[in-house]
Amino acid sequence: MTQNLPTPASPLKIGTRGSPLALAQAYETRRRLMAAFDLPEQAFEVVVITTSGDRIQDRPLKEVGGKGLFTKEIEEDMLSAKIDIAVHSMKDMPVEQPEGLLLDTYLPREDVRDAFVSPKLKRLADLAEGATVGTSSLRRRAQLLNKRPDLNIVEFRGNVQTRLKKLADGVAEATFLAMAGLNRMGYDDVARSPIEVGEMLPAVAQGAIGIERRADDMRVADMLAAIHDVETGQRLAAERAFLAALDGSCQTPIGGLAVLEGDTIWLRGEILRPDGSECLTDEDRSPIKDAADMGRSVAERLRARAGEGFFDWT
Ligand SMILES: NCc1[nH]cc(CCC(=O)O)c1CC(=O)O
Repeated sequence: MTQNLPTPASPLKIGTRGSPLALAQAYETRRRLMAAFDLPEQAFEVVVITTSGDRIQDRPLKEVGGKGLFTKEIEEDMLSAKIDIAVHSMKDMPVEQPEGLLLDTYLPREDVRDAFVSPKLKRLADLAEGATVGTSSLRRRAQLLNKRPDLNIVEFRGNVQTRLKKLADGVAEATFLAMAGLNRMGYDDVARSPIEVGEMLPAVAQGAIGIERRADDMRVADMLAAIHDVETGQRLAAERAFLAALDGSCQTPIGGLAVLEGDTIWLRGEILRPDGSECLTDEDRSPIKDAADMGRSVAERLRARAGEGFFDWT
């Protein structure tokens, strides 16, 4: 094992997108590997990969369509061994990976909550009737319209920096961002207030970083085992099984959050009509080992209540 560790002459190649958040997550992964194996920074090489999702900036992603817009190029480079591991935000990852790749290493989860971000206002309730809010997330959009049908919601694409710039330019009065991303980038001075999960259920896997690898790379498997967070894995097992049983993409307004309570795991799932006119929730609790089965049954119950066409645009 020890003689197989990466060295400055033969570094472990970490693939990532180039956004500031993606880079912060790649550096966090590197930092944890350095600490676990007492390695110098030079034993790692961070390789920035531009994906089609990064390239297409002028259209809403739901119009572009296609699978794995932000992952295809990264996964191809891993399969051809240009990189050894890839670091991802788990909430952006499809529930299934291409043949030959595994995504089963997770770092300890950050704050799962969404934040209300506004230069002037403190809370959601401070938004005046008909106020303009920016978001590109179908889930946040539907959740907001469900509570506040009066709000004017405008498309807010791009990375966190782009969205904060639009906000500063007055394109909208407020936006919503994951606390995890703000924390990981050290954006402590951005005016934001966390929204409790009972008020806005986060996306499945929000706040979790996942590390992907080639299934046959045993050297990397051994290394990643040292930094894997078991509890995050158990929570994501429930949440991602729930998502997979409903819809593996991120094209539907779905929220889901699992929490460990002693030796049991609790899950709440939520689905919304895209226009926010209806929101259905369900929850359950099970032994931790049955997390995925529970996720699937919560999804099945919601699907039965929703009926045909629930996710269609009206
Ligand atoms: N879809 C973009 C995305 N993917 C992951 C995060 C934040 C970090 C996380 O939730 O793990 C963000 C930005 C945001 O929602 O504010």
